[in-house]
Amino acid sequence: MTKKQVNESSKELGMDSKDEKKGKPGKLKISVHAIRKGEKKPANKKPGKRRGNRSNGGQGNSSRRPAARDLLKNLKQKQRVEEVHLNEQSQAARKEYQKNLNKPAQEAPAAKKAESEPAAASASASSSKVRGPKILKPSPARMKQNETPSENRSRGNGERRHASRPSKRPSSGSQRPDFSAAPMAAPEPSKDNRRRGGKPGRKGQNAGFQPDHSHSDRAERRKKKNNKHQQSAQPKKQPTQRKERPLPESFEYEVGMNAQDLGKILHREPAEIVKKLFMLGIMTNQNQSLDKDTIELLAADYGIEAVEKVHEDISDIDNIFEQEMEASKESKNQTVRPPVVTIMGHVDHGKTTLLDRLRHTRVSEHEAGGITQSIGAYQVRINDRLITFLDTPGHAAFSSMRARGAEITDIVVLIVAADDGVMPQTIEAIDHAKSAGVPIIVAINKMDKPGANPQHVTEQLMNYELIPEAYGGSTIFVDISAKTGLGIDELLENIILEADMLELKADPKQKAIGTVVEARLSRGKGPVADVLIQQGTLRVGDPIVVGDTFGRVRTMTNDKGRQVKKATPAMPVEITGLNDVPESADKLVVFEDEKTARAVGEARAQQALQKQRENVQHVTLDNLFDTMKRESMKSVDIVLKADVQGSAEALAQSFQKIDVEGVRVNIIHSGVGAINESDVTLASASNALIIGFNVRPTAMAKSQAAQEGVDIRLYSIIYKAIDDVKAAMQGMLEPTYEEKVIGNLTVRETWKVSKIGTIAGAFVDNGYVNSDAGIRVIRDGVVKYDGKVASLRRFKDDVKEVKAGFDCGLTIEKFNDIKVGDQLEAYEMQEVKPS
Ligand SMILES: Nc1nc2c(ncn2[C@@H]2O[C@H](COP(=O)(O)OP(=O)(O)OP(=O)(O)O)[C@@H](O)[C@H]2O)c(=O)[nH]1
Repeated sequence: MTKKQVNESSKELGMDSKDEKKGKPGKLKISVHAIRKGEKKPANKKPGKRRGNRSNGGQGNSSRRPAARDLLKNLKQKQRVEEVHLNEQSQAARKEYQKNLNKPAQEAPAAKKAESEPAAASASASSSKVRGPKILKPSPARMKQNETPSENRSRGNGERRHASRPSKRPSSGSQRPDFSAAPMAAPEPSKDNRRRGGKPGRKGQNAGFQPDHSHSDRAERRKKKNNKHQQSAQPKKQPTQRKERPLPESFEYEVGMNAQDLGKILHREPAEIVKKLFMLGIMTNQNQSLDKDTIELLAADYGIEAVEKVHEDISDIDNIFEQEMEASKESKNQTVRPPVVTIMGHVDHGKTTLLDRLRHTRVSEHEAGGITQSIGAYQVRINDRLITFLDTPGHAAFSSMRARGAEITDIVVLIVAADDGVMPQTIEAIDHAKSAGVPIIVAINKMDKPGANPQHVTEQLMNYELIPEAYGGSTIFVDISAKTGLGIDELLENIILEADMLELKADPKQKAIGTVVEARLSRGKGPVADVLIQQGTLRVGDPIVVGDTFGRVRTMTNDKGRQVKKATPAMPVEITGLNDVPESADKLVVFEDEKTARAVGEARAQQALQKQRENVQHVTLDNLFDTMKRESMKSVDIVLKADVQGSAEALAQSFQKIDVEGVRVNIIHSGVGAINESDVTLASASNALIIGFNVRPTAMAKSQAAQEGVDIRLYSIIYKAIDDVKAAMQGMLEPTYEEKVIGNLTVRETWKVSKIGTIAGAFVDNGYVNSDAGIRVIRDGVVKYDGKVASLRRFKDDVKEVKAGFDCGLTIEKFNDIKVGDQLEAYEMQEVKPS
């Protein structure tokens, strides 16, 4: 504060400058405070400069303020007039707009900004953004944020700044260009103002009220601010608009989300969510995790749909397989692929002969030097088209693949011997193909035979809705001889025809997927899988997961025994490089990298093991009878281990003599020595019991058996083992009990009580005694009595149990001849497995 200011202020407060000069600090203090209070910090750190701008010929504050107020008042009156005018205009425009919704609101007395904005601002947007100062709800938070000291002042002066006052908006050359870009509340879009809103005083205060600024100066600064605002107005409006965003029609949630998370998704304040839940009877806070029901209840209350987020499980390769299958349907890279054919029919009707003929004639002839090898499937070429035949004939293979979710067959060739006609398995084959929805081509075989009667076969098949085209149906019938080769080409051509009708296509460019046709463990190659590629192209080196196994394609061999680098759709290949042998019908999926493939494969193997443990309830002697009944067992499988060969043989013979209602014992393995892990694995895989005679399981075998639920029974008496198994098969196996001494007591006192008998006051020396225990009275080393505890007390209370180191009072059922010094032995009968 300058000396001059102090003087001025002192005058204002009636102080003499002399006082100041005299250096009366108390008075000076008061006056400074008063000045500050009165001026609202008129003095800055560089008051000279400021004052130079503000003051008018060195006038004091007291004389400046009324002039500033007048100026402000005038300005505000002007504003109000403008506001009223503009309000009318905007009302008119709104009406106009309502009339013609399709026209952009050009007629509106638009502010420059509105005009410059693309009329694209959609109808609603234009009404809300351009002339919509009213759309923003005046929430306390926003009001606070928007408040500037100047607003405070105006309110303090009894003026109400109305949110909808349009006067602030227009920029039509008004003296208040700064408000034009911020229709609702001038300070809102300005970064500076927002900051000031939070910190009154300092800059904010000065900026909010600077009565002595020259008009042009202020206009200049606000113009600048306005320009600045115009550049950044839109993005900065975003936070305030959040509350106005409508609820989504549906939303995805995860269980465990809290009100804050949901608030973000639903464009609502977390507090509102908490309140809503409260109204629904759920007490929660913003951070508390919500369960599925609560979230769905909330969604229902809002009238919107809640969809739980599905987490994709990459170990679910069946799902990946399906996704790839679906993806191929949409793919533009689809190309025609060879059909996959299964040959089905009754026994001896010629399936194998046909497959052999196709393989040898078609493969060996056309693929020079090709050595056909059995890889579960092979391809045959006809007229430059390929057909893939699955090498496993019969509906059992077809259906077992299907049962395991592998539907790889496109066409079934139903083979019927012309000299035999429709037989039971022919009908079964028809049913299997039909239930799979696979088209059938009928091949009437053995046409070379003298007794061949294709007409009869056709008539029979017509009873099963297989009507040849000649009779108005759509089933292809071909007369063949698998033996002579008659009609084979015609059959192949018809398969191609059928395939064309089916429009079989695949995308060779997508990620490869396939199905295992057969798998085995090869001595030289390790695990080997014959795979039929269904989509994409499998390449050597690809990281793969096959069923519960994983690896990297090390080698690929085609049906001609040649090493290939890649396999395209419908091509069967033998692959090596897996860590284990998969099962037929297992799916093959290619992964991005070996690490992921390994992780997925291991996870799947773990899951499979777990599932196996959960599902497979191994047969035990205890559940044998029930299992036999439930599963209609024809035999009880036993793994037998004994100390010597002789015992093993004797036991085996005795076991094999057991016959309970036609069910017999089947010794699947017998041997000498301890029960080892291999015995447990065998028993586990075959759902067998293990009987050990004078032998024990190894520690590893014991824990494996416990893990896999394999029942190991140990005996040292042959007939006991035989009896147990027999009894178990008859459902009569009684649980065996063993006595276990639980405590020893010494009688220290006795009381004779009429109606009760003799009460023994005894001390528990070790263990414990309980009210259900058996009790033995031992006198001079001789058991005098063996009975049960009748009552057990401590002091006057009946108790369940008394432990070592305590006295108790007990009576013995039907025995009163208890004497001081008697030893009491408490025991229990515990169920034990025979050992
Ligand atoms: N004459 C003649 N005999 C045939 C023809 N096709 C197969 N056979 C004979 O019929 C018998 C059975 O043939 P397979 O090919 O083994 O029949 P399948 O249907 O595979 O029989 P299963 O494997 O037992 O289901 C064999 O002796 C064949 O030689 C044929 O077209 N003509």
